[in-house]
Amino acid sequence: MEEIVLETQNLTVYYDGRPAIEGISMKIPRRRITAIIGPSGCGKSTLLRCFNRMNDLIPSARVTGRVLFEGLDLYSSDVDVVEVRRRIGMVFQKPNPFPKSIYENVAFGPRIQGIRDRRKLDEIVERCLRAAALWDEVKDKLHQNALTLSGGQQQRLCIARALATEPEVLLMDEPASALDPIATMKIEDLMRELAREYTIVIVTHNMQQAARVSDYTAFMLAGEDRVGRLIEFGPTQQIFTRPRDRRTEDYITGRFG
Ligand SMILES: Nc1ncnc2c1ncn2[C@@H]1O[C@H](COP(=O)(O)OP(=O)(O)OP(=O)(O)O)[C@@H](O)[C@H]1O
Repeated sequence: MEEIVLETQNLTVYYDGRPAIEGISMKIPRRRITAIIGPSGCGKSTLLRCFNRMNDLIPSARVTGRVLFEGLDLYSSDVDVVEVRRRIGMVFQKPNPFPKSIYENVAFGPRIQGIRDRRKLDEIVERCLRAAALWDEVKDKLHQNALTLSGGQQQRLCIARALATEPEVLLMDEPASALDPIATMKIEDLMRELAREYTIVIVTHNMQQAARVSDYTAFMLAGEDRVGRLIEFGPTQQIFTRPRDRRTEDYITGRFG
């Protein structure tokens, strides 16, 4: 049996009072990669954003049901949202490094946490850049502006930045969709490496990518009412070879979406 880190129970998210996703109940196992797939608009990003309360930043969004993180209800009123986002980091579709040096991008979170000691910061920066498989490429230019890096390097820097606050979970929303195939392959290799230590939840449009990197797959679909629902969740191998639901099969065989 897998150890569960995150769990949604009957989760519904509304924008302006209209449900975008409804009744989602699923469990995310620790140190595994879980992929969320489904056609455009079915609510993949909306679901992902619930896992670290990013929907709080959207004024029209309202959430009902529960999201449990190690048994703690993330939406209960006494939860420290800053701490939640430290423990559950996020990487976005478009690499978004700060217009600062490579070093400062990674040191940013630890500095905010109050770490000032230069040696300690040096150590964190090196450890995170190594973990993000970027160290060898940047070790001689740590004080160069991060925006001078290639797109793929910028994305790995964003992953290093996310790792610097010592999260347990990494949420990735289409992390490779703006990258070329080689940079994409590097990110996928990196994800497999990171899954030894971290729990990863990835939203992807790319079914081959989900099949290649993930251990578990969640398939979502919006019905005629345009409300997204979880159709099937299971081990990736099973979802891609023996889906239980006809709609999953239609999607993965390319009959729609
Ligand atoms: N900030 C918002 N305000 C209002 N509606 C929104 C907002 N964000 C998303 N939606 C709506 O919620 C639904 C789900 O959107 P979401 O972006 O979560 O889907 P998705 O599956 O991630 O799509 P894509 O694959 O195209 O990124 C869509 O109908 C979308 O228009």
